[in-house]
Amino acid sequence: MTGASPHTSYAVAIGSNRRHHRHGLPAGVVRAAAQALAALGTIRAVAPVRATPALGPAGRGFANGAVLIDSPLAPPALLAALKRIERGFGRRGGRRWGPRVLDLDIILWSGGGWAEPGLVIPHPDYRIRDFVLGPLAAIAPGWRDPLSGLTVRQLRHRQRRPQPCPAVPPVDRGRSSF
Ligand SMILES: Nc1ncnc2c1ncn2[C@@H]1O[C@H](COP(=O)(O)OP(=O)(O)OP(=O)(O)O)[C@@H](O)[C@H]1O
Ligand SMILES: Nc1nc2c(c(=O)[nH]1)N=C(CO)CN2
Repeated sequence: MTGASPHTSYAVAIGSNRRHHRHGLPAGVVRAAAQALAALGTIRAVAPVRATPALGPAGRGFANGAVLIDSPLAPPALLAALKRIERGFGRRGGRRWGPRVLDLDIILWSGGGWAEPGLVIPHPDYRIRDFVLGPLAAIAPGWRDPLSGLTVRQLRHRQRRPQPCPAVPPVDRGRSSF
């Protein structure tokens, strides 16, 4: 044992819905953030940036992306580093779900789950967010969610499927009288 930290893999989601004085439009912010993440480890894959309609009260539409990164940082250290990068892009507090120049979330970790105040992995809401699942499906379709056992691809298909109307009971074909 050399004492070096083992490298682990993370999926990190990137979002922006404000311009940046240097990086320009939100899509430019997302690309620049993906490059900034290289300071934290080895980038294995970068998803194409997508324009997505804002979910919630954030107003303007977003640019969203995602990267896979191998990093020696443990989850709390990675989160602290992501917050430093957000601040470096000019993010200052702001209300939850408000407009932001940069949002970096840890979505998945090769170590499985992590839960403490202020850090939950997998990210609690990613399974129902197409703006996360879309970019993630482009770079890690086979990554299995440790809670549900479903792959990212399966979660995305499930999330995009029209939901059955709960008021209409399913037809029981076996008992049909005609
Ligand atoms: N997996 C995670 N990745 C990033 N932040 C997390 C995670 N789990 C918990 N948090 C915490 O969530 C806090 C709020 O994050 P943030 O301000 O980015 O929320 P938000 O983007 O408005 O909403 P959401 O997290 O639902 O996308 C962060 O300060 C962080 O401590
Ligand atoms: N399309 C989209 N909508 C959002 C996003 C985001 O990244 N993309 N982030 C939010 C707060 O984290 C709230 N709403």
